[in-house]
Amino acid sequence: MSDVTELDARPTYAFLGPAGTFTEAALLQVPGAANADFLPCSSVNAALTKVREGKATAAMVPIENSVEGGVSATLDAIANGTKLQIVREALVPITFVLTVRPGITELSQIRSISTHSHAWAQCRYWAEMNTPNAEFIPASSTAAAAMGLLDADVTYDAAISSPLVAQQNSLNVLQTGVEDNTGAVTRFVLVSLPGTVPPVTGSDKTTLVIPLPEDHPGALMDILDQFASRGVNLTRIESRPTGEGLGNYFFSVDAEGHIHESRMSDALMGLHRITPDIRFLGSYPAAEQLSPNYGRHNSEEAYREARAWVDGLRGITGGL
Ligand SMILES: O=C(O)C(=O)C[C@]1(C(=O)O)C=C[C@@H](O)C=C1
Repeated sequence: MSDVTELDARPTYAFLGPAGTFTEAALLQVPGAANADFLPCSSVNAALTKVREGKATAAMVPIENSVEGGVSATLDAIANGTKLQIVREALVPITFVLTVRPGITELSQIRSISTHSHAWAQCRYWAEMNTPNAEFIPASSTAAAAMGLLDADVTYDAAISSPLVAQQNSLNVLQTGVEDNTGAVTRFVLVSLPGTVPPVTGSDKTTLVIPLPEDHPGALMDILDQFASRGVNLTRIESRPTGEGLGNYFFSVDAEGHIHESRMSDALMGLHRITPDIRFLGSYPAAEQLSPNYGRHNSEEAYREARAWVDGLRGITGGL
């Protein structure tokens, strides 16, 4: 069930549905997706639950947007509960269109707009400038909002969605490119139950959940030093409340490198000594080519030589 790439002849992938979401676009990037069953779900959490219950091989979930930042629902759901593992990532360029129900022909007629809260956050200023009287109606996804316009009993005037869902369902597009920032990208991750870690490619990421230890002044500095002193670059770091009272936080971190590389495994050991409840969420190939610049002293060769040197000393002295 967990070895997404090898074991399942016909995998089942859970995702935020219905068809036409950006999450589905991310799933379509997975090799072999054409021979998989897609299981649409009403939320990120519902998709992850399908994996935890063994009803899906893996779930595709958004984790980070270049405008809005981390997707809290995903960060929290994978940090807690039954352990899960990220096996790959996918990047989807984001652009939005405004579709309208029959009878609406001008922006000034729009009194309500439905979409996913993350999409709304990316189009907020456009909406303020162009449809100042429009109320935001939250939807479970952009595609769900757009498809709602086909319903005879639709209660809102417009929806914000991907251009594809509008085109595939012949919806009335009143305005294209309604996003506040052009060139936005959302990063998605494919999550399964823990299994084999994908092999090292030299261009990998490792995702971690690092709880802040109590009664440890300078804990964040000590945590960051585990990465810095081994030349491990961080590509994302966010703090999230644990939900267990004010002042209790964990850090959600993406780092360049793979657990099978010595500088990363050494950093993980250092982190475990500081905060034993650390959660490893996987090492997987980066969607874009990374060229980690960690220095000769953090290379595999340097670690190998150093290990051999210490082993030699231990042999001579009878153990240090
Ligand atoms: O509603 C969708 O289409 C989704 O796939 C969800 C989602 C998100 O959660 O960020 C994905 C990408 C966009 O940034 C907006 C919405």
